Amino acid sequence: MQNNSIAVIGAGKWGQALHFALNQKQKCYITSRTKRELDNFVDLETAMDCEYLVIAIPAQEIRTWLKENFVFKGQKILVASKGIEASSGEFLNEIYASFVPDENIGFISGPSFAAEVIKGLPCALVINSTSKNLYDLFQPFFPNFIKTYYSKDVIGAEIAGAYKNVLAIASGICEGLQLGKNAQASLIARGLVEMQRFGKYFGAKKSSFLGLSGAGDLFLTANSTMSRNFRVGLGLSQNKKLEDILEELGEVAEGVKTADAIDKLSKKYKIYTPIANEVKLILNGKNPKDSLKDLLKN
Ligand SMILES: NC(=O)C1=CN([C@@H]2O[C@H](COP(=O)(O)OP(=O)(O)OC[C@H]3O[C@@H](n4cnc5c(N)ncnc54)[C@H](OP(=O)(O)O)[C@@H]3O)[C@@H](O)[C@H]2O)C=CC1
Ligand SMILES: O=C(CO)COP(=O)(O)O
Repeated sequence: MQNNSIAVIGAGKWGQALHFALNQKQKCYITSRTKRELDNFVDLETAMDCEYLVIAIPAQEIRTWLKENFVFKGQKILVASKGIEASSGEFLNEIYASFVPDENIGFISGPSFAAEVIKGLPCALVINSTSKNLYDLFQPFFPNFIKTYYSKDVIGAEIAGAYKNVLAIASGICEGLQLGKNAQASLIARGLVEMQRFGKYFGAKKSSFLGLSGAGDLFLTANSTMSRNFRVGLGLSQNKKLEDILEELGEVAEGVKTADAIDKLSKKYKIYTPIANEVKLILNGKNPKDSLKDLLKN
């Protein structure tokens, strides 16, 4: 293993933005399934030999990707994905646990549109890991325009980052239906309560939902057309077909599959998640106006 070297795996929007950021202080490699003309682009084998890895591939692809490609050699890893596996309802930390020991892995959370990070605009992120040492090791790689915080609430950060994508879809629908700012603020506020309730069931801390990982990322994505998930919601409000919306998007909108995962988990464990459940129904063809009526009735 090449000591003190760092690589980003996945050269999508977020991978490229993280690569730009991490390349400021020292050379950072990047690799991806599709070869690209990027500075320091290397093959997967070279990247995998780095001591520090940042993995930015969609949540639904991670299990297969790990099985087919990953060899643990003691690397320290940051997971940049935000989603819950729909097929199993498993959280990413549970999937990674079969491949990497807890003390070698952390999860990035917080409000961070790739399009702004790649311009070097300021932002604040949380690195969530059971190991403070892992945070201390990764922190020096981050440039001055990214302020980092440490939290050990891995499950809280994961749920907040995944859930806000579903709520961003709901908010996009609300915007598209022109229901007004009062309705949208109510939806976002009730969404925050809902994701905290869901998180509590799995042992997440309330403070994660009130800080950058929860409210911070929710307020960002649920209020902006820069969010892919929000744009999915706008498309649904116009009665566009989901497959057409996703094709037009051309990038991942994690909320679509995460809505399935939340629906599955909330039914299994009897957790009250009305907004996520309606999003799942809309994604499956329910008329958004009927959903809103059902959500708003007393
Ligand atoms: N964009 C953003 O602002 C932010 C995104 N995130 C999260 O980061 C994750 C990635 O998002 P983002 O980069 O924006 O998405 P994109 O759709 O832009 O890119 C996805 C990346 O994943 C790779 N990929 C897709 N499927 C596979 C697979 N089966 N095996 C290997 N690689 C695969 C693609 O590789 P290739 O192109 O080489 O084929 C591509 O590099 C998501 O979970 C997202 O929620 C988190 C914070 C901010
Ligand atoms: O997670 C994000 C910003 O923090 C990006 O959100 P979208 O995937 O909805 O664009």
